[in-house]
Amino acid sequence: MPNQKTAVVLFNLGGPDSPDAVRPFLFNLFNDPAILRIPGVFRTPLAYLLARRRAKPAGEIYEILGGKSPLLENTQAQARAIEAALGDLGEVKAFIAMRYWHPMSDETAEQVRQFDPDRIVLLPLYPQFSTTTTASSEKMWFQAAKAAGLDKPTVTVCCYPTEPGFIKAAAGLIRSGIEEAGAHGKPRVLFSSHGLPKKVVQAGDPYQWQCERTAEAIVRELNVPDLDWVSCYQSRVGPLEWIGPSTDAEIERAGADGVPLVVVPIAFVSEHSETLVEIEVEYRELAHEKGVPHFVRVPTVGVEDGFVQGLARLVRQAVAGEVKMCSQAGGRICPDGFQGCPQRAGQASRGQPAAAGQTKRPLAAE
Ligand SMILES: C=CC1=C(C)c2cc3[nH]c(cc4nc(cc5[nH]c(cc1n2)c(C)c5CCC(=O)O)C(CCC(=O)O)=C4C)c(C)c3C=C
Ligand SMILES: [Fe+2]
Ligand SMILES: [Fe+2]
Repeated sequence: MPNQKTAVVLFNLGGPDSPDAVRPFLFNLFNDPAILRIPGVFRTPLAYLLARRRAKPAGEIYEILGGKSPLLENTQAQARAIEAALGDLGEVKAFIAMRYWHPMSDETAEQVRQFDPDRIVLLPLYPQFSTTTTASSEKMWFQAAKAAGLDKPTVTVCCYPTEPGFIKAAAGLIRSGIEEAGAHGKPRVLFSSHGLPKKVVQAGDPYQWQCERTAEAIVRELNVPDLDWVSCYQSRVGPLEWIGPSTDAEIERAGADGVPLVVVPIAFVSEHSETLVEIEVEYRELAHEKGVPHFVRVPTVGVEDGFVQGLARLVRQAVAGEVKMCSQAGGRICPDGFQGCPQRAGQASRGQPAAAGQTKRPLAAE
């Protein structure tokens, strides 16, 4: 099929591109029914109020980054790397559809229509599936594609929490962090993912379960005897109870235990406010305050060759129909029929997420 034209659409969250964009970006985020799960008549005014309240602290975060999020530039670099890795597929163009800031699905669907591909692969830059991220982006994409009159065979990669290229790339980056921290004592590795409200997971979202599979797969790949590690969750916002343990509680515990820390973001695949400010600035400061002897932030996989080759493999499998469909109706594919996929979310995640403090479990055979 090398003479076919393939559009790969990368899903990501988006981030403000100027100080003035912070509030409307936050409004779009809080007005997403996948994020704020209340009827639209209440959600929209509440989203307005929440965006107004959050604009100041969020603006201060983006100020540290020069007034904007670097997420788009980093996602563009990934798009170019994926195109380069898929030269064997014929004409391939990678597009970006952000959920909460530009370029959003409607703009991207119009660009894809002009490209006139034979097929479209929707590829989330979220290794772990969540109703708040991948499903929300997918829903928005299909609405926008319909409005743009874009009607081409389309398949979505649902998730890839243990994709070998992703896992090897992450492990490679972590090894030097462990070595650096090891000069200051026996290090503890914190696999830190973006958190979710507990009720989202209780409703069947497989995200937490998949984050834990990612952490376990990296630990297995690292193969460090007696490695001290924990899976934990950052970025809590709002009054609801979120899944735990929280990354800040784990930093405090490391201070009390006097162990150096290696903090690894596993649900983000490029740098942005959550890694460059929350981990690098805020958690580093907290670690210092709490007496953690040394703090290492491991970078995200970004355009690491192993990760990009892994994404390219997922696209090849998707176009070749070589992967099991996890949802025939949605046309969504699940690499290797991954157990935590949304189709099986009810069985896979309910009852399975670890309670706080119990996230380090024996490695389960998959
Ligand atoms: C794995 C990825 C993400 C999940 C799951 C997720 C859920 C989620 N997020 C919020 C609220 C906010 N998130 C914000 C920033 C942000 N979130 C993600 C990823 C996930 N979010 C990323 C990559 C970013 C950074 C964007 C950038 O800087 O470019 C923000 C804005 C920043 C801030 O005010 O702290 C909010 C708010 C909720 C409520 C939620 C699940 C319900
Ligand atoms: Fe978020
Ligand atoms: Fe799946």
